Formats: sequence, C-alpha cells, structure tokens
Amino acid sequence: MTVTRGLEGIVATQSSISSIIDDTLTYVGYDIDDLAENASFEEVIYLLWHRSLPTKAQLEEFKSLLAENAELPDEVLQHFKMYPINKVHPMAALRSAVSLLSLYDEEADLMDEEANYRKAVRLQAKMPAIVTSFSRIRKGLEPVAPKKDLGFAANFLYMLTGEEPEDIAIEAFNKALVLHADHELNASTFTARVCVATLSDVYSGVTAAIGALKGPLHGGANEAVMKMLSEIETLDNVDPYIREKLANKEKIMGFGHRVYRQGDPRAKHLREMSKRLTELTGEPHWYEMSTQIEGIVTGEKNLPPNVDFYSASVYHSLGIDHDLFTPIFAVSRVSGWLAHILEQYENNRLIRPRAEYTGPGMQKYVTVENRG
Ligand SMILES: CC(=O)SCCNC(=O)CCNC(=O)[C@H](O)C(C)(C)COP(=O)(O)OP(=O)(O)OC[C@H]1O[C@@H](n2cnc3c(N)ncnc32)[C@H](O)[C@@H]1OP(=O)(O)O
Ligand SMILES: O=C([O-])CC(=O)C(=O)O
Repeated sequence: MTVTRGLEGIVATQSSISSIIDDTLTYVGYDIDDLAENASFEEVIYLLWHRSLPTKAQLEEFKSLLAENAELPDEVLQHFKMYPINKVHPMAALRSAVSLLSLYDEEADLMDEEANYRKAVRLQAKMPAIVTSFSRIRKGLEPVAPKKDLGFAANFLYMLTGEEPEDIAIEAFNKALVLHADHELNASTFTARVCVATLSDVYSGVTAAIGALKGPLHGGANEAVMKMLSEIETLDNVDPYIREKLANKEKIMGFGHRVYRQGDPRAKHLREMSKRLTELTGEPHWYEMSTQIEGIVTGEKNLPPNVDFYSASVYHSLGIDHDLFTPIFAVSRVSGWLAHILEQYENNRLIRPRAEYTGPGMQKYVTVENRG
C-alpha cells in the first residue's frame, strides 16, 4: 500500500462544477476574476447548480424562489434562545441549526432529484437568517426579517444590522460571496460528498461540511487572521511578531494552500477591497499591517496569502463580529456543497478508501480477570 498523507494530489472524483488548473480557478469554465468583477452571488449559485448562467427571466425566478424560502421556522429561533448563548461559537450554532432545520422539513429524507433540489433552495435561502438571527439574539435583539426587494448580499447585511447597507458594502459582500462559493474538492466539500455518498440526506451532508469548514486549517482561518491582526495591533509590531512566529515554526494564518503554488487568485480581489474599505472607515492600518505581513511571509517562506487572509480585514471593515467570519464563509460555500451533493447523487458510488494498518500484530485475547 502507498499512503499519500492528506491525500495530496489524489484525484478522488470527477466533477463539472469548478476547476483549479495552473493556479486558475473557474466555476463551470468561467474565470473567477470575471465572476468576481461582474456576477451577483445569485447568478453564481444558479451557475453552480445548473452549469449555465441564468437568463434574465431565470435569474428573476431564482431570486424569487430564494426570497420566498428565506425565513426560518420559529422553532429554530426558539432553539437559539435556549443555547448558553454567550458560550456558543456561531459555527456550532450554525451546524446545530442546519441539522435542526431537517426536523421541520417534511421532505428531509425524500431522495428524488426534484426534492433534493427543493431542499437545496430552502437551505441556501435560510443560511443568512440562521447566521444573522443567532447574532442578533445573542445581543438581546430581535431577528430582522429579510426584505423581498433586496438581493442576497444586501439582505444579509440588512438582517444583521437592521439597516439597509451602502452600495460599497453590498459590492464588497457580494464579491466575497462570489469568491467563496466553490473550490473543487476542498476539505468541507469532500466531507459533504463522503457523507451523501452513503445515500444520506442533504441536511446531513451540509451539517458534516460545516463541521469540516470550522477548523482553522480551512474556513476557520479567517477568524484566526483577525485575531492575529488584533494581537499585532500596530504596524511597528508586525515585523517582530511575524518573524518570531516563523522562527518558532508556527503557522501564519491565511497563508499557504494545498493546491495553489503561485498564489490564490481570489486573494487579490479581497486585497483591493480591504484597501478601499479600510480607507473609508479611517482604519487603513488593518490593510497596511496585512500587506506588511504578506511581504514578510512571501519573502521568508515563499507562501502567498489565500482567500482567508484579506477577507478578515474586509469583514472587519463592514462592522461584522469576528466570530461570524467563518459562518459567512459557510453562507457562501453552501452553494458549492449543495452543487457537489447533487452531483454526487447523480452518479453515486460509496466513498471508502483504505488505511495501512500500523498497530500491533495478531494478539491473543485475555479476559479482564487475567490481565496483568
Ligand atoms: C479556504 C481555505 O481553506 S484556504 C486555507 C486556510 N488555512 C490557513 O490559512 C491555515 C494556514 N495554512 C496552512 O496551515 C497550510 O498552508 C494549509 C493547511 C492551507 C495547506 O497545508 P498543506 O498543504 O498540508 O501544507 P503543510 O501544512 O504540510 O505545510 C508544508 C510546509 O509549509 C509550511 N507552511 C504551510 N503553511 C504555512 C503557514 N501558513 N505559515 C507558515 N508555514 C506554513 C509548513 O510548516 C510546512 O513546513 P515544513 O515542510 O518545514 O514542515
Ligand atoms: O481548496 C482548499 O483546499 C481550501 C480553499 O481554498 C477553499 O476551500 O476555498
């Protein structure tokens, strides 16, 4: 048996959703740079699920479908009120809420293609309400219902704050959602596919994927980046802080990638947004500290920033609580998870690799009374 640690370089499935070839990321053949500059998140969800961009009429219909399904059952809101609210990380709340939603979906275990698509719509549509309601309830505020005339990105920010966001905030948030939507066979997407390849249900697949995204080596890195920036605090502290971490062989969050070698094509869009937003908020030091860190880490380790690095200062500049950064990643990535779940069902085979055994050889069982 040959063991490839972390399955590096192993091609585990075929997929027509997104690709990373020579450090270029595409969704269904559309370059991420094009989509980041031009597409709405709703168009991208449609693209991932249908493998084609919607016509104007299809897009309007799709947006209405999402809007009609955006509210949460009251039971989920009541559940949030029962949590030890200030001790619960929003990713744990999100993971629990998605699982809970399945209890109130009469089609949860129905496995036909159309029912699975309907569940995908319902789940995607409800993700913003889960994250924003939880955030408000833990602050002692009432949840804000979505507005039917706002798009996905604007609605998220509106439901979070109760105020309609400015155009620049909508632009930044929409771009972040587009950039995070899908990424080939990343760890959380692979988790979702492994889960549903047992012919388990859509909710189980997404619940499992949220668990995988939560870790700091994956989606959890964006919150960890902001924690690092907050610890560093000033421009003068950047150099000693980062060099000490590197000397101690500690990882710098938001850098490195399993697949990209020259750099993550998504990072430059968020870098640019971080520059614009931090200037607007009068806190350019978050951007300046970030570029200084980038200079040291690329210079010393040849490790470029990944999507998580500049998203931290972007979300911070939008006034978003730091522990909501990873749930926001999930609000976007659920579109990719759902696309992959539907694709997995289309041509399913159980995913079951092997392990090379490294434990002791054959041993004789000894009853507990006779063990030394
Ligand atoms: C959306 C996303 O999931 S993007 C990734 C988000 N995660 C992060 O930003 C966390 C920080 N980065 C990392 O931990 C890694 O780069 C990963 C997990 C993204 C990729 O990991 P792998 O491909 O398994 O690389 P691995 O962890 O084996 O690192 C290889 C070498 O590079 C070093 N390295 C990798 N990333 C970093 C980093 N961020 N900071 C410092 N050194 C690093 C490792 O220490 C290791 O060095 P060594 O060979 O001297 O021991
Ligand atoms: O692809 C990966 O390994 C991680 C990543 O960048 C993502 O999920 O967006």
